[in-house]
Amino acid sequence: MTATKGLEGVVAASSSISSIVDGVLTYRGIDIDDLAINASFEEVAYLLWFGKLPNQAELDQLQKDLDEYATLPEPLIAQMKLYPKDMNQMAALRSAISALALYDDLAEDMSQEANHKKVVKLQAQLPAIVAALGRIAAGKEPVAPKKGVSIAHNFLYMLNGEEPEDTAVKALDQALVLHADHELNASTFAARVTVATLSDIHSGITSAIGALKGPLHGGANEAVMKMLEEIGSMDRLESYIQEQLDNKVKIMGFGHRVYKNGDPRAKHLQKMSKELGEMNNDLSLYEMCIRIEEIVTGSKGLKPNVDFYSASVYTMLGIPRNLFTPIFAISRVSGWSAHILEQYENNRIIRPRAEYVGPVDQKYIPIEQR
Ligand SMILES: CC(=O)SCCNC(=O)CCNC(=O)[C@H](O)C(C)(C)COP(=O)(O)OP(=O)(O)OC[C@H]1O[C@@H](n2cnc3c(N)ncnc32)[C@H](O)[C@@H]1OP(=O)(O)O
Ligand SMILES: O=C([O-])CC(=O)C(=O)O
Repeated sequence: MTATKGLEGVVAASSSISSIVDGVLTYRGIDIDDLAINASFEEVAYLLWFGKLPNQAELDQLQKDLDEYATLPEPLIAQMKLYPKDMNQMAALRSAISALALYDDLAEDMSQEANHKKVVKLQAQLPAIVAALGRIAAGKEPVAPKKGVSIAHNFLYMLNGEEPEDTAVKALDQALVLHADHELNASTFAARVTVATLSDIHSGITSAIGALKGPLHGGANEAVMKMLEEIGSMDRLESYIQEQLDNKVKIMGFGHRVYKNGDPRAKHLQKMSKELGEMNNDLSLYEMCIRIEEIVTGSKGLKPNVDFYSASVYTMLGIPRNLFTPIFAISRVSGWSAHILEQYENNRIIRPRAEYVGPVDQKYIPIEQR
């Protein structure tokens, strides 16, 4: 038995949700380029969960359900207010989603009907939790969700306590579409491993949030922004990046386990970054990103991934840096839950083997002889 480090190239599940074969990302067979331009995030979530685009009546019903479920349980809000003010927001989100199960009557109901309902509930509740965490950390009261608006609209409304600009809603909606699912990435795998023990959906999503938090995965978008802030201006950029490369420090937002010729989502986020910069009359962040890409791709051949340009996009939307990865989770919860439902439908516990490389033939040594 020989281990494959990082399970590279190992096919660990069959799935009909999304594909990245040959560098082309599709959700249920539809190209991400098509969806990014034409679909709303709600349509994409429905597509991921139920395997087809919703008709108008189905989309209207989904909107009604999201409206109904977005209000958070009061004890959860009270609990979130007790979290330390300078907490890591992904740690806070992980705790809040775990706690949410305590207030859900269906949490332990494993029927298909209950599971479908919980999926939609979590999709409605997660943006409300992230917005509330953002406001609480800023010393403000959470804002109750609005009815009849998209998830992107509602999130910006709940975060800022005022009606968002249409352009901001459109940009966030597209970002949510782009992040919704990605085959067997680390957080999705974590979700599937958890629920394959026949544990509940909240446990699966909590595991996934823990995996997404790391800087080699979703946490990279926050790390990209931290890097841009450290660089500060164009005149320091070249020496900063070169020093990192010379010291073999990874440049956040670059590289990918599967895409070697570029991430198909990055171009959409790059375009969005430019358009928002033009609208704000400030292209400085966009231009810094372009220059970093030139240097990193030029010297290492590494291409930007989904996390690179999203950092500047969220900053230009006025979102604080520590909410970038939680926003990734607002989108990816759609994919995680689609994978959880798929896992339940054809379940077998996920239990691989390890190659043992430790000592052998050891004897127990009594404590006084150690
Ligand atoms: C949503 C997402 O999860 S997208 C990914 C977000 N993560 C990041 O942006 C973090 C930065 N990138 C990385 O750490 C990696 O490219 C990953 C985690 C995405 C993929 O990791 P792996 O497939 O395991 O590649 P691995 O880390 O082994 O890298 C292979 C080689 O490329 C180098 N490399 C990979 N990414 C980078 C990078 N961002 N900057 C500099 N060098 C890099 C490695 O140092 C390694 O070099 P070596 O062979 O000389 O040792
Ligand atoms: O697929 C991966 O390994 C990481 C990724 O891009 C994602 O989760 O969107």
